Amino acid sequence: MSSIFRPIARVLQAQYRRSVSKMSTFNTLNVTVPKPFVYHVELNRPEQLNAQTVEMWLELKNCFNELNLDSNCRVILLSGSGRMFTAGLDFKGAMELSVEVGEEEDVARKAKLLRAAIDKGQEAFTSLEICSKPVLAAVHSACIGAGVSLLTAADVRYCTKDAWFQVKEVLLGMTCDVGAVQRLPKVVGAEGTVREICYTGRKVYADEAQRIGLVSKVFDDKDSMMSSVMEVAETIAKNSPVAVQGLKSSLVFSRDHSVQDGLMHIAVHNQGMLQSEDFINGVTALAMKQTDIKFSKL
Ligand SMILES: CCC/C=C/C=C/C(=O)SCCNC(=O)CCNC(=O)[C@H](O)C(C)(C)COP(=O)(O)OP(=O)(O)OC[C@H]1O[C@@H](n2cnc3c(N)ncnc32)[C@H](O)[C@@H]1OP(=O)(O)O
Repeated sequence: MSSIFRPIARVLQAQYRRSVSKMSTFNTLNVTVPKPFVYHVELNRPEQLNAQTVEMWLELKNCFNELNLDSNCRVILLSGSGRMFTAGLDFKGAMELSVEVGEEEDVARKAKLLRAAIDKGQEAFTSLEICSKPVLAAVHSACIGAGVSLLTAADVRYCTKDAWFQVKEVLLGMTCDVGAVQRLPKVVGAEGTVREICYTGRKVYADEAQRIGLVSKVFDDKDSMMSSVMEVAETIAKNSPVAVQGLKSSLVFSRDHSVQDGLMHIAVHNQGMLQSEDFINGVTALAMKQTDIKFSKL
């Protein structure tokens, strides 16, 4: 870079750092901004193989709610630190909850405690879907139990060739209750395959995960996965945030409604959003054969 521009670049970088430094910090998550408009959320309990505690669920919910409102964020990468994506529900936390439940005499009080924990898990994973920014999940090694529920709430999934997935709850004597049963059939489509995976609790390895559509692409290792997923994220981040967030809202709504309802939803959305400067600038750039449009924050 020419020396004339260096001071300007420094000021811009400082402004950029200041504008992204408002994000909360978390005990169980590591949140960074590797590229402009690209946020990286890492599950960060590596010693426990990113096993999920109630604290992690609360932090996931708070994190994705914050990112939803953060105009510096246009796309989110989700991965796990250490040697595994996630080992699912934290068994120490689960045992503590059983003790707490055991201390209550009455069935209604016991149920209330259990319901609160289930709700926290469900809300944590649903926050990825409520978040208007696309979430790209990158799985290495294992994704077990509650991990699959988390994963199916992401927009796009990738994995390494050594990855495996397991809806393991049935092997623990419980019905999976935090999202995989509801979302996996919508992600994979093949209902019989999903039921077999859930009823048996068997492992699904990377090649099958790709074949059934659980992941979009399989990579040789974590490094190559992260750099490719980062490229996808950067491409999304360059697009109009009005258009991308409208797409997510329409895709999620249309998945759960009839075609006619989905069409009505996007018509109402776009009667407003086609008045946005993003559309005007996009069409003008197209007419003038300009390719590099910079869209304002949203
Ligand atoms: C209201 C609740 C709704 C939600 C329900 C959700 C249910 C589920 O998620 S079901 C799935 C539960 N998870 C499991 O069954 C996985 C248990 N872990 C394993 O099978 C193995 O650890 C694994 C195959 C993942 C890895 O094996 P490896 O030999 O490579 O490592 P380990 O020596 O076993 O583990 C290393 C340290 O990590 C700790 N750890 C592993 N899993 C968990 C976990 N789920 N919760 C808490 N901690 C976990 C393990 O204890 C080791 O720690 P340390 O002994 O201190 O070194």
